[in-house]
Amino acid sequence: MIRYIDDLQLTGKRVFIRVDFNVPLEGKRVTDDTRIREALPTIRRALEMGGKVILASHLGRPKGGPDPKFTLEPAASKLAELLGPKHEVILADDCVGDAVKKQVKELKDGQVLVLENLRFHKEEEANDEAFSRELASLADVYVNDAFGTAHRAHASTAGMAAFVKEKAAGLLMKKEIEYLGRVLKNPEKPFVAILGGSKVSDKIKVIENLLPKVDALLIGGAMAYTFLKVQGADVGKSRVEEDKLALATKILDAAARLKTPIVLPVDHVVGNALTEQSIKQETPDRNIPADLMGLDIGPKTRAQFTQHIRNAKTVVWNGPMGLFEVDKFAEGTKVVADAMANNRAAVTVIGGGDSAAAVQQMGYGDKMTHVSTGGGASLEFLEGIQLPGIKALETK
Ligand SMILES: Nc1ncnc2c1ncn2[C@@H]1O[C@H](COP(=O)(O)OP(=O)(O)O)[C@@H](O)[C@H]1O
Ligand SMILES: O=C(OP(=O)(O)O)[C@H](O)COP(=O)(O)O
Repeated sequence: MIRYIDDLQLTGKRVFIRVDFNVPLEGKRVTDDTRIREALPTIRRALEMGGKVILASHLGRPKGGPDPKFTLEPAASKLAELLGPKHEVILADDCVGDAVKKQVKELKDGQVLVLENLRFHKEEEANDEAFSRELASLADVYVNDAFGTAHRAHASTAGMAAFVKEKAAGLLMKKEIEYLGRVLKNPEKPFVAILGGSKVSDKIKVIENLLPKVDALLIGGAMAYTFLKVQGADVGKSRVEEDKLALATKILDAAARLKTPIVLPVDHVVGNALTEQSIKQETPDRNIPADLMGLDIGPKTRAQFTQHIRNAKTVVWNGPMGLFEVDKFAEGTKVVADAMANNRAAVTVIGGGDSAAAVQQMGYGDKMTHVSTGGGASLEFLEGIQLPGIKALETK
C-alpha cells in the first residue's frame, strides 16, 4: 500500500520532499520550468498542512563532487518566483552536514529550504546506507514527488525511505501513477498506443508489455523503418537497426498471433539531410528512394493515425513521429498531438521525453489528460517495471 501526502499529519513536522528539479538550463536560466511547476501542489500542500518544508533534488550528472555548473540555484530562484512573496526560499550550501541540520532547525513557518544538488555526493547514486541515514535524519516525514527520477534506486529516491518514521508519495507522483497506471490496468477501449522516436531497442519492452492490451499499435518515427525493412519495403538511407531485424520480426509475429494490428507508415516525407537545408519530398507509397531517408510520416499515414486516435477512448503516446526538431519534418508529430488534443472523449497520456517536450512546445500540453514529467521513468513504467522510487514507498 502507498500512502499519499494527504493521509499524513504534518503540523510542526520536518517534511523532506524529494522533487525532480532536474530542469534544462541555459547558463543560469531555467528554459523549461514544467517540473518545478508540477511540484508546486505538493510543496504548497505541505506548507498549508503546517510542515517545515525541505526540498531535495539532483540536477544534471556532476561527477560526485561539488560543481558550480550544477548548482540548484537557478531552480531555487525559479521556485521562489513561482511560490510568490509569501514564501522565502533558502538555498543550503550542501544537502547533509551540521550546517544543513542547523538550517533545518531554524526553519520558520512558510520558509522553504532547498538542499544543494544531491549528486555532489557520490553516495547518492551509490545508494549508500550511511548517506541515506544522514538524509533521513533531516526528516520526520519523507515525501517522494520525484516521478522523473523514480526509475533510479538512489539514496534520496529509495534508500532513505527505510530510515524514516513516515513516508508517502506526493501529488505529482500520485497523478503519474494514476494516469500511467490506468493505461496499463484498465484502459477504456478502444485503446491505441502510438510509439515513435529513434530506436526500436529503446521501446521494445514497452511494445511487448502493451501489445496484449491495445486495440492497435501505431508506429512512426525512425523505429518504423526497421519494421518496414522486415516487411520487404525499400527503406533507402533511413535509420534502420540492422541488429534488431530479428526482434522486429518476432514482434510482428506476436502481433499477428494476438490479432493486434501494428499500423506502420504507408507513405513518408523524405529528405537527404537531417537539417532544414534538406530537400523535402513525399513518397506515393511505403517505399523510399535509394538515396533518401524517411524523416516524417506522410499525409496518408497521418490521416490513418488520426482516424485511429479519433475513435479511441484511451491513447498513450511516446516518441516523435519524425525529425520534429526540424520544422519541415515536424508535421506528423504535430498532427498526432492535434488529434489527441481534439479527442476530448479520450484519456490522453503522453510519456515524457521528446514527445512531452514536443507537445508542450506546440502548445498542446494543457489539452492532454496527462503529460508525464518523466522520460526514462515513464518508459520503464510502461514496460511494466515497478520503479524503485515507488516500491520504496510501499508500507504494509
Ligand atoms: N525518421 C527519423 N529520422 C531520424 N531521426 C528521427 C526520426 N524520427 C524521429 N527521430 C528522432 O528521434 C529522437 C527521439 O527519439 P527518442 O529519444 O527515442 O524519443 P523519446 O525521447 O520521445 O523517447 C528525436 O531527436 C527525433 O528527431
Ligand atoms: O531527467 C531525468 O530523466 P529523463 O531525461 O529520462 O526524463 C531524471 O531527472 C533522471 O536523471 P538521470 O537520467 O540523470 O538519472
